[in-house]
Amino acid sequence: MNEINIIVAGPRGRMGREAVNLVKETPHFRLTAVVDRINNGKLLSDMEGFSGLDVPIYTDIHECFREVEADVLIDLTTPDLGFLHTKSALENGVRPVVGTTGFTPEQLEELKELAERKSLGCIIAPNFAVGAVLMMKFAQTAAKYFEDVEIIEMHHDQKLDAPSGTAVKTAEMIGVNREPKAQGHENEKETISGARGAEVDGMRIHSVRLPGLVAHQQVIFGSNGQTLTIRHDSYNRASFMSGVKVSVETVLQLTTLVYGLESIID
Ligand SMILES: NC(=O)C1=CN([C@@H]2O[C@H](COP(=O)(O)OP(=O)(O)OC[C@H]3O[C@@H](n4cnc5c(N)ncnc54)[C@H](O)[C@@H]3O)[C@@H](O)[C@H]2O)C=CC1
Ligand SMILES: O=C(O)C1=N[C@H](C(=O)O)C[C@H](O)C1
Repeated sequence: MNEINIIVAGPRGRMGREAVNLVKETPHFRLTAVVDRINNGKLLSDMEGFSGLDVPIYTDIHECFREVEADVLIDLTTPDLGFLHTKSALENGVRPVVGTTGFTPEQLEELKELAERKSLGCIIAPNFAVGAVLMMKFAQTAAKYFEDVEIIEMHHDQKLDAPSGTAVKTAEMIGVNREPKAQGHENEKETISGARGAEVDGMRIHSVRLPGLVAHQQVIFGSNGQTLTIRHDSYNRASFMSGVKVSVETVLQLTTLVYGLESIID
């Protein structure tokens, strides 16, 4: 297999550290640089926990793309930055694999248009864990049989976006097989604002944030006399890495933007 040159943005984050490790441990992956918010001009190996990784750190992604050869950018940063990084990668002929969540539909559309204009692959995956992708697919199928559904996503308390990217994507996939429907009692009233969660086409999304959690979601369907619960748990960030690896390998074959891994792991 040909060597794939990779830049990782957000290398010191919870996911970024795992991604750097994945690149290091994969024989045909080569880390060529990292993009961080501090330590411009230093080497990654100068940072604690990255010994042997003598690649440059850039705080300016444009400069990084000008100076460093790369096939793929892996972005695991924050919603605002992730969008700018993805755009910049496409403009510089580098294929993005993006795990960062919290993009708006308009941002996704803009990136899709840009990827198509440049004929470049781009993968934006709200969740790289294979079990989570299956949970979303199963929920989409279940929605053919149940019209009432609520999503409860549970994450660590350092998460910036709510609802999670996975919950938003799950609602979107359920929406393929479910007509919009107001759920609950027609006279329902919240006595404390937010009690019924966020609303997408009448279905509800509840976001739990607690220390101790990693990434968890249950999708609960209900109908007369029965419920169906589909649940996925990530207990560590390594659970996402096989999806990152497949995405890096696949994005090189694509000429458009793919949002979600469900079509890739089919
Ligand atoms: N798609 C998936 O399977 C998963 C996606 N995520 C998403 O990945 C993103 C990162 O999550 P975590 O690693 O938990 O967050 P984190 O807060 O641990 O890491 C974010 C990193 O971004 C870095 N950053 C901030 N400003 C920067 C800048 N100017 N340039 C470069 N880097 C900068 C921070 O220094 C930090 O290292 C989030 O959007 C999260 O929702 C998280 C887990 C799985
Ligand atoms: O921030 C996280 O941790 C996670 N973010 C992604 C999301 O928003 O769905 C994926 C996973 O749930 C972990």
